[in-house]
Amino acid sequence: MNELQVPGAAAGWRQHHAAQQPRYPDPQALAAAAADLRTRPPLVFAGEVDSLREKMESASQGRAFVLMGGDCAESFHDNTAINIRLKLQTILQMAAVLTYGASTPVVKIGRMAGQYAKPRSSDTETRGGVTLPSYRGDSVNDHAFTAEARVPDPQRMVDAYLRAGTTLNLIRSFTMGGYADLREVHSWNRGFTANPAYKRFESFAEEIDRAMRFMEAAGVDFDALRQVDFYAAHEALLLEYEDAMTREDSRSGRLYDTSAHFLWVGERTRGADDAHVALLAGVHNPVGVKIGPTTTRDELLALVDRLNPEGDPGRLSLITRMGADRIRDVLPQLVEIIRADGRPVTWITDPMHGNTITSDNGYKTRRFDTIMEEVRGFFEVHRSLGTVPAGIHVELTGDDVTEVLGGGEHIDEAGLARRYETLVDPRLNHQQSLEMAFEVAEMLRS
Ligand SMILES: O=C[C@H](O)[C@H](O)COP(=O)(O)O
Ligand SMILES: C=C(OP(=O)(O)O)C(=O)O
Ligand SMILES: [Mn+2]
Repeated sequence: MNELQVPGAAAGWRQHHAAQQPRYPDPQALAAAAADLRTRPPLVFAGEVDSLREKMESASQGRAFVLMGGDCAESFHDNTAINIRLKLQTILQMAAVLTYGASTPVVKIGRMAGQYAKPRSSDTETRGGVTLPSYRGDSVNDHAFTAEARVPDPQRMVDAYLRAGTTLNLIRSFTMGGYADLREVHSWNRGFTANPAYKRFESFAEEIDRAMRFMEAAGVDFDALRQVDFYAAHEALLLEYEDAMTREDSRSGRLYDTSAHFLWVGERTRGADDAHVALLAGVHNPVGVKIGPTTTRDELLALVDRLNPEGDPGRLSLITRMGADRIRDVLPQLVEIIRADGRPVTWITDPMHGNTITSDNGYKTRRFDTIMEEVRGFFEVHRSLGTVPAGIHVELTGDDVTEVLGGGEHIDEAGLARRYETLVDPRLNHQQSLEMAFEVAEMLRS
């Protein structure tokens, strides 16, 4: 890996329309930042990427379940040990519960270590009569509402790379060094269910307890379970960044986007003839596409043609974000189209992005119950069609923020003001994330 660096490796994308890209004032500064990135070591190794691809294949067949979660937008400011640890802890706790519910391994993937670029609905933001360019993620510009902060700075791509590297390093240290010990993770979950607000999950947690005691009695080597695989994913939005991180694997000669194990294309940039799809078509990573309720048959099949023409299992995930009120109407047709086509996909639900609302007091938020309703619809549709609901993709944080309404803590509109910290979309907090995991585990079991 990395001996042979290919400038503009999957460069075919440059001939295609590129949506949602920053307009850098200084093209030379952009070229310099991209050139700098090309000399930097890859963040992930192709062998790890291949192993994730195999796991995505297992998930597509019901032999594993995917849990993908993390911030809507990671920030440089929150690139701290405590923040990374709490997010990892939350995902590990969710994974333990889901593993029990699914009776299969859970593929753990963080929207972490690179989720720094954001597509926006509007190019500008207006506050108090002042209009400025929108915030597009810390790898592009600064969130502060000043003209200077909002100018895209290509050097931020290098900063994002360095922070992604330190995040991955800490994740690897934790997950290889014993922090993911199943006994420990289970004891954290016991702490969660001890809270009267989550009493309804107590008997489920007791079942897991019994299973743990059985494993112990049967002589399972828990020490051998102290290390877990944890993968990194982000939206492949910033084309210059992803291009600069694309390298040829010296073993196979294949191209990999080495900025993360898994990359996805968002709902706003998923045009089959557009640059983002062209970029991901050129790399061997497992990839995803977000699809919303307006997705047509032709769009869907064109995406499969571009991203998985040979129908390789594990290569392509379709991440559906339909909205709780539409999923039962819209998803069945799309599943049928894919089934008739025959090329396999891994179906994942994103129950967040189709369910965003503005509260009366002006916060961009989501309701916990609506989010869960979309997950329920996702399971119902796949179960009724005999296809596999292979995973969930959620926006979450390990912190005690108040961004999503409802859940066991009954966060209400006034409560949103208490700790609303997200830079873009509202995230489940630690407790809401666990609550979701227990509910999804029950769906998986039934
Ligand atoms: O995370 C997804 C999108 O970037 C986000 O929902 C866009 O938000 P906006 O509609 O506020 O631009
Ligand atoms: C931009 C996102 O989602 P979507 O493309 O589905 O709107 C996201 O996952 O943050
Ligand atoms: Mn988001």
